[in-house]
Amino acid sequence: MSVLEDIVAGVRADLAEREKALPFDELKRLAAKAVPPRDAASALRESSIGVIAEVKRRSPSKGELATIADPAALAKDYEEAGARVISVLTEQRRFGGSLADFDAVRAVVDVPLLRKDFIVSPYQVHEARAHGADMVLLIVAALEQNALVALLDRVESLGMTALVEVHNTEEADRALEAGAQVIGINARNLHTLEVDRDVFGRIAPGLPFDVTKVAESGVRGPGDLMAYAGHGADAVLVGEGLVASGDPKGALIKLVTAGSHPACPRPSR
Ligand SMILES: O=P(O)(O)OC[C@@H](O)[C@@H](O)c1c[nH]c2ccccc12
Repeated sequence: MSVLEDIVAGVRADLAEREKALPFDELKRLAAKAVPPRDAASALRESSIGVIAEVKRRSPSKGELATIADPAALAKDYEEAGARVISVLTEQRRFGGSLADFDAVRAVVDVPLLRKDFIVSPYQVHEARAHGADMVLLIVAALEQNALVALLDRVESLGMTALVEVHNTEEADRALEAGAQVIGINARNLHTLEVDRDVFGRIAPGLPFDVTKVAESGVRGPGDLMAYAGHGADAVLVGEGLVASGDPKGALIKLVTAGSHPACPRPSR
């Protein structure tokens, strides 16, 4: 079993428990009553490169990244430092995240929020909405094409934005075929966990110019952000480089400053 398959199996088992505790129909009613979604797609499509800052406790590749005693305080720092969107990991077993972390963050920030998880069922999409999510991650490698199409439609029908994650050109073609407007190119291969920062430069130039392009993973500092900007990124998604820095707010300010510096390449739209 690859790492991805193993994670998805755990996610499905945890999901079955939640489905027992709260029936889908009730969850749908809660989602319909939630505060309307913020426009995450527009937040990522400004004239300078944006940063999606991630609340990330652990990762399967590195183990414990940081002790985040107060995810809300971290998110507040991210917002003050200029994050365009904040990503909150909710996968429990391998990333140490939770919907409780998500709720804590939602309660204190106004920027759009991304629910970062392994979404395989419509239940999780309505669940994200019920918790106030504005954006949801859909990982192409974890989904059959018909499931990807159905989940993307579901995300959009609830007024949220899907961040559709790919790692190679075949997956990028599937994302486009499904109608993805915002594509995340993950430098990390979720089957092997290896990071290859050149993946973005290989895939992004082949995407339509009006698709929003997010470079995910492996951003260590302004140099990596500038390199991704040079290859046409609209935004970068950063976790470890912030949480493990010892000064997440300071590290994010450096990235945001670099992204809006006149020398930094701008998104072409
Ligand atoms: O911590 P990093 O290397 O900055 O990576 C952040 C983000 O890209 C990574 O957490 C991620 C990208 N795709 C995912 C899918 C599931 C879980 C996590 C991820």
